[in-house]
Amino acid sequence: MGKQQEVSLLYPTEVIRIEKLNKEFYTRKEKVVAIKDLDLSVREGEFLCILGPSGCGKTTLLRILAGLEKQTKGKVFMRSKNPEKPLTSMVFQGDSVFPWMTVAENVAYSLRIRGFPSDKRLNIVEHYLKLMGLDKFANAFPYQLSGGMKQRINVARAFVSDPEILLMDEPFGALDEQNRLILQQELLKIWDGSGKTSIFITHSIDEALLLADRIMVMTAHPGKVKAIVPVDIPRPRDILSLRSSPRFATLFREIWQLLQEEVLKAKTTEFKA
Ligand SMILES: Nc1ncnc2c1ncn2[C@@H]1O[C@H](COP(=O)(O)OP(=O)(O)OP(=O)(O)O)[C@@H](O)[C@H]1O
Repeated sequence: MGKQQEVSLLYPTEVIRIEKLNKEFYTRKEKVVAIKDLDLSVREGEFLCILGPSGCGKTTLLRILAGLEKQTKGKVFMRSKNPEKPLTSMVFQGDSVFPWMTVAENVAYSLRIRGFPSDKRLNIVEHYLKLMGLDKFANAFPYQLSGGMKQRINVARAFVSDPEILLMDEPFGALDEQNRLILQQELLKIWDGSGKTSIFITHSIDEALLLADRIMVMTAHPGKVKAIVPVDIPRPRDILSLRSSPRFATLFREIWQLLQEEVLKAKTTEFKA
């Protein structure tokens, strides 16, 4: 069956379907089963957060979706509605800005390589610089900025490239708590307006509950889906009202129970190894 026909098997509201995904790595010493028989369906426009113990395959899953890694077995269907747009764009955990470019040049990069005319480029870049609070730093170089500001550049860059699916691998993981809270709020603001399908890896239950429509909890290594928890807390959300909501407390407890079992399992495996 041709790939096109297979993609047409997706439900109209589905943009990603993963069936029995397996990923194995071979090192000189051993075979590492990173992902085992993972099934997942992602709806158009939804914000899915992935939580799971360290080493359970979260990054590997995102890299497969981004086309940076190939699965060993299983199927990944992704629907592209607009061939003129990139299908995915990934925000990495660490600092991935170009140090030799100014903030504005970094943000404009994907538009430049896609041949956008400079006046159009300028308008788009200005819009996102403003949304991410970077407009006063447009001509600064990354070395002049804090870690939080650099992560703002990464987020702005991903939105500017206007992918159909946004993949974010712990983008705020290295930030201090205050900067993290501010950036989560900024991300929500920019995402709310875009309605982009987004997949976001985090280690923070708070962060997942603030951002997600659904949270996928993964099992300890090898990674599978342990549970998918819908976050039925109305939007727009902000951290203050969220934390005082009784639903937040119930969901936090439910997710922590799921996660705790897997974190403890992961520790036992580490100990045996
Ligand atoms: N290129 C590789 N070669 C060999 N093993 C790998 C490779 N990439 C990942 N792995 C292994 O695959 C498993 C899953 O790794 P992955 O980075 O996807 O986990 P993760 O859930 O993202 O971890 P963390 O939360 O610590 O970032 C781990 O056991 C890891 O050591």
